[in-house]
Amino acid sequence: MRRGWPIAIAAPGEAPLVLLAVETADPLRLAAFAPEGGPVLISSGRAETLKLTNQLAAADPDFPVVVEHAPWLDFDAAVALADPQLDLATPLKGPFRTATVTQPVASLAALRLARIAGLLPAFFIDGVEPEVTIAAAAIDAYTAPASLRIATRARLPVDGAEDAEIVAFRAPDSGDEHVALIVGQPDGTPPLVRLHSECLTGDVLGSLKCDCGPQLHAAIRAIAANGWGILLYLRQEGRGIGLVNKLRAYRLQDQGFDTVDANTRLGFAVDARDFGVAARMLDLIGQRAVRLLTNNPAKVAQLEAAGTRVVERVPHHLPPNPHNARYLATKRDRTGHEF
Ligand SMILES: Nc1nc2c(ncn2[C@@H]2O[C@H](COP(=O)(O)OP(=O)(O)OP(=O)(O)O)[C@@H](O)[C@H]2O)c(=O)[nH]1
Ligand SMILES: [Zn+2]
Repeated sequence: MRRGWPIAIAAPGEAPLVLLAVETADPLRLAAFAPEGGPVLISSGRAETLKLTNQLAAADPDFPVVVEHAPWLDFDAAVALADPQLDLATPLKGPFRTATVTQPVASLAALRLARIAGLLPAFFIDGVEPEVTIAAAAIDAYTAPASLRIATRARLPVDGAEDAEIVAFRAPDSGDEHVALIVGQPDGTPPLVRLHSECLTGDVLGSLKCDCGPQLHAAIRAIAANGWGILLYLRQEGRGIGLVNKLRAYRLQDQGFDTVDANTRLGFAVDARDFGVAARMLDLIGQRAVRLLTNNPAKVAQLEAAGTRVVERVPHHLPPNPHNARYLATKRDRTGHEF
């Protein structure tokens, strides 16, 4: 999909869903895929912005929506349909009409695959049968693979914790290379654990738009002060939508939308992370019970659901700055964070 090649997704009881990602297509690829053009699959979040949800039978916010082919739905119109960043600049054509989603399982898997690939969730569908077919079940199994293994481990003294070891994880069916930093030595007590989701802008560039950088460094210091514990650095950039899509969300935030609405308008869940992978990593390190540094009850619930006992939630709140005050207030008011 990232190379602009068509793929098919197969689900039991459904005809294979043939797809070409709008973001990596171009007029020539579209002409080869569907010479007459074709329908476009988008997320219901995007459909809502386009005022298409009143045409839908089910008002399920995560449900995929098929926009029927129309004479004006050419490549450029499909790009405008897919990308909310263009909404201000491109007065949308239309009216668009929705069509029945005939392959619901594969369509849902397609939207997940776009998220995993870091692409906008929008596809031309019903083109010529491609060479590559993927099972919908394989897409669902991607984020917390049972096949995750420890790949290697080494000593890694870090600022704030000189006695530390880094453990790297890999799975044959996932490209994400998660790591754990084990600080200090196990002493028989449940480790103080922080699940940190990758944030290039905050962790590396010192962005003031979020609280990730200060949370990362404070977590290492808190774990060192506790005597021992584990920082899991999870490769879930942008709450699971990838760096480019997060920066698209930032661009929408520049237009006034908050962190929740920006994700939804792009066609993603507000939080697309799966913390099952964290439970699997802790299991591989030999820890089944933890004290968790977080303000996010969803992290506690997902770890527990995946089999890690959370014996205590330890708040992990840092002072706001003028740039992230609204972001933190949105976390408190709209995503259930406890401050
Ligand atoms: N999509 C999106 N992701 C963001 C935005 N701001 C920060 N992030 C991502 O959010 C994640 C940070 O979440 P965490 O600090 O791990 O977790 P949390 O859900 O805030 O919960 P805590 O444990 O209480 O900190 C990182 O992956 C960031 O890249 C945003 O505006 N949009
Ligand atoms: Zn951040």
